[in-house]
Amino acid sequence: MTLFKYAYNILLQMDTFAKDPVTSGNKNVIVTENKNDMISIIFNEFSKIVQDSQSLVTVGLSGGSMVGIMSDVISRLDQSLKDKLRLFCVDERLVSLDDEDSNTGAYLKVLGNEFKKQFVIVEEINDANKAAKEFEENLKALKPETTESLPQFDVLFLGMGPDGHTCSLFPNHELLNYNGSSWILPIENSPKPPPRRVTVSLPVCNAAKNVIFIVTGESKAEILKEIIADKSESYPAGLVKATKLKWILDKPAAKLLGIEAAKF
Ligand SMILES: O=C1O[C@H](COP(=O)(O)O)[C@@H](O)[C@H](O)[C@H]1O
Repeated sequence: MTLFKYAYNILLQMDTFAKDPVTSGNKNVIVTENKNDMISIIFNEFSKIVQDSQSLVTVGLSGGSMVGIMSDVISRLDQSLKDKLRLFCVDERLVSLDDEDSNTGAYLKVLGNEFKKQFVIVEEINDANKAAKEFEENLKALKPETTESLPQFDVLFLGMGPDGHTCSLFPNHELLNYNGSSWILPIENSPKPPPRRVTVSLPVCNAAKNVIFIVTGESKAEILKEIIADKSESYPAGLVKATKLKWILDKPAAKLLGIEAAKF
């Protein structure tokens, strides 16, 4: 890349980071032209949530393809905003932190170990019931606001798998019927490996103050259309009904929705 093009790209980034995008149609479904636009839109949404909070901000993060995107967003925040974050993975695979399947481990690899004190880490990896209890106690120690004994986390950034799963809530799995007051549920038979995991419950997703789905890739386009356009409730991601719910999508994921990409 020439020096001129490099400088031009930096200026372009500074420009998009300062503005809100112009979107067409449904304001809760934002299609992004490219990765830079996606990062800047998430950054703007996230900064507002963190700035508006007078206290610590509880942030749940999906793993998988979201790690690269959200690590980039988090690392761009001012230090004063970063310091307010209390982070946790909305679902965790029960493997050691240095295993390549660990969601938390994947974030720490990109963000650096200085973030370790801000992450809720699940140490138990052999017993899913014990791990769920440990995770829940650690989350309770953050003292999020609650409603009917469920936490109102400030924001959950959720991914969606090509089968429509979100967190470790898989299609047709019994955990989808859970309607109790436990925040974290164990799962021993995840259809996607590794099988032993812990996950926030569907009621916890729905009690969050903000839920922002971030979905990328053409393999998710058909199910996204069913969830967003046809309002299908056949997939776990389509069962999340938080009051403030947004979808931030790349163009391949949104290709069947007929929504124009946001412009700056
Ligand atoms: O197993 C998981 O998969 C989903 C989706 O991952 P993606 O790579 O298709 O985006 C992820 O949201 C979840 O946190 C993770 O544990």
